[in-house]
Amino acid sequence: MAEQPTIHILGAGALGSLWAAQLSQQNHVILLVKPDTVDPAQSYRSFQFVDQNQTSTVTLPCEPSISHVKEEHLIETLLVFTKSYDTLNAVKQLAPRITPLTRIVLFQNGMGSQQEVTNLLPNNPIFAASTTEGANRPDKSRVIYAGKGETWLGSIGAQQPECELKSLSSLLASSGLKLTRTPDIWEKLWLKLAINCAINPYTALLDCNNGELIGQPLFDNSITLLCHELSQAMKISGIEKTADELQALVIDVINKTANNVSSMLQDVRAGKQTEIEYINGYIESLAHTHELSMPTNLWLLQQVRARY
Ligand SMILES: NC(=O)C1=CN([C@@H]2O[C@H](COP(=O)(O)OP(=O)(O)OC[C@H]3O[C@@H](n4cnc5c(N)ncnc54)[C@H](OP(=O)(O)O)[C@@H]3O)[C@@H](O)[C@H]2O)C=CC1
Ligand SMILES: CC(C)(CO)C(=O)C(=O)O
Repeated sequence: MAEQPTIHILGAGALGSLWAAQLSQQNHVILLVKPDTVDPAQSYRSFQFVDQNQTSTVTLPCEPSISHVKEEHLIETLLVFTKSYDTLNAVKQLAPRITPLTRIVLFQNGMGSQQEVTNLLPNNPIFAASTTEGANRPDKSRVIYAGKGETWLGSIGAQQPECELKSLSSLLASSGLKLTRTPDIWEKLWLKLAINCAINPYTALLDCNNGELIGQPLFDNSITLLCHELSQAMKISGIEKTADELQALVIDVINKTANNVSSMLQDVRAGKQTEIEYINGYIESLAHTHELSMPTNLWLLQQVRARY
């Protein structure tokens, strides 16, 4: 029988555990977890995986996510599910186990962490994924697969032959999760970024579900201005979307996710750090670099920074 491929998962939180549970049905999956959470006497980790139809117990081998050991224990495929602000450091800590052939897939929302990792490892095959899958982790022992979605995968690192992306996508598709290859993953990441810029900070400031934004004066009076700024930021990055197109997209996502508590509001409610610096913060840094003024985005960024 052919040997199963080994996949290392860095960041066994909500989304990482969902992919780990799904991929482990056909692959050898190893969780890389913070060293202070690894029990030397217990190199396995279990969690309850609650999917739409059933609850199962998933038990997977785990290793500390920091390494000083070269040569042995090299990583072939690394899927990264840390929050955007933790990603660069988490990948750096694994450096001794990463070779120029290690392929790395980044699942972070927002923008900036992808560039940080490609700058760190300019010669590696690096890929980004943009996903609408939904998972949450109410406590350390339970992962809820909250909403089925779709994932797009594309190359962002050193130029790769098409067969590399094909082979990686068939490996990830063995999870059973819906996966589509795209030659233009940056555009997908940018559209998701624009949506997150135009929904997440408002929900955090107004403490409401996505669907409750429409009709609130703060949102209604500033969303058009914000979409103009986002359209300008996208243009600088080579992506043409008019402000009207962006606003229509934002309203459509709000309507389709009306009952959602946005990831930023979930973080605020849980007292966790938000990803604001990689969402509206990324737009502000782009505006700063190009000496442009994007006052609506800046105001949202400053308000979220000041309050949380
Ligand atoms: N959840 C979802 O449905 C979706 C999430 N995303 C994106 O995916 C990313 C992950 O989100 P999510 O899973 O919700 O976040 P979580 O906070 O649930 O998971 C992140 C995990 O990374 C771990 N971590 C941080 N640093 C390290 C490290 N150095 N070594 C090992 N583990 C580390 C954290 O550990 P600890 O808990 O100990 O801090 C945590 O378990 C985010 O960028 C998010 O925006 C995108 C779409 C959907
Ligand atoms: C699309 C949206 C806004 C859905 O809640 C999201 O991605 C998030 O909450 O981060």
